[in-house]
Amino acid sequence: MSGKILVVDYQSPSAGKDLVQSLTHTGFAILKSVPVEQVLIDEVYTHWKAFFHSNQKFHYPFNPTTMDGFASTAVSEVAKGYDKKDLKEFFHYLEAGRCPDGLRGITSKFVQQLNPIAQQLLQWIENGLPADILNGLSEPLTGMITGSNNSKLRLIHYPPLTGDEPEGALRAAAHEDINLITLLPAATAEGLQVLSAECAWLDVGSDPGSIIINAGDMLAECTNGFIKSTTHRVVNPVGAAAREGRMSMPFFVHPRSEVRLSSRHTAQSYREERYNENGLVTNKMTVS
Ligand SMILES: O=C(O)CCC(=O)C(=O)O
Ligand SMILES: [Fe+2]
Repeated sequence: MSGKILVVDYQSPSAGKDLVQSLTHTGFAILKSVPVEQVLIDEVYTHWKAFFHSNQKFHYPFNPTTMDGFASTAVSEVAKGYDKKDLKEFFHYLEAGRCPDGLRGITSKFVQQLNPIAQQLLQWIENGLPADILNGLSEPLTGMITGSNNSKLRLIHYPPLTGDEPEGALRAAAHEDINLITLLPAATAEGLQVLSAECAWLDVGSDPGSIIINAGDMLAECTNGFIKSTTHRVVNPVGAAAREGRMSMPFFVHPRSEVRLSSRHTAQSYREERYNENGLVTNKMTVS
């Protein structure tokens, strides 16, 4: 256990059952022994860190239609219900989207290692659904992402704090993810917290090699709330740690656009509603 969040061994015969138990209790799980090369993770971090420290990033302004590219700290997200922008800059990598030439090879290789893991996790989740919820799905969860070109790897850089941050602004304000599930390889520093059922913020560790899994709103929507999406945030470091940047790279697993999630929503209508709320589409995308 890490706090109250279960550590699930991906190679264990009970991994599927353990994952569903953890997701239904906390909305989060920490996976270990996942078949992703640690050297590749390290390499992706190193190369993208250099990108965020170069002016090259300004050549890829965020495109609110395709949702790819670089969003600076000036245009970053405002979490639902907040009025302060998150203290972060990020790049959305989609397999069919823009990417600096020198980064495409390793980033695509990484995404290709994450995709089959996402398939396996969705299969395990599906195996753990009660019959009435399973029968209510418009198609199997694994099928929902087959052929999808909507999944995104979000490379995030949280710059060191300067002390001039607006009062109350956080690295990432409390939010739920929009997509089906998120695979979050260990970040380069602490700071991630999840809101427990008892409304307490629990630290989620960032042991290298582990991948944090959380359920998103689309999974809650299509399982009629059987699996809940979980509120999480990234808090600001204090003391010496405040002078260090932090990097993370959540992989947001999205269905094909036409997939029906519920009687109310397709994946596309759901996404449009939520993106309009978080300011990514409505912000004027001027990059400072
Ligand atoms: O940086 C992190 O650890 C989490 C980021 C996150 O939750 C998000 O971008 O949705
Ligand atoms: Fe998130």
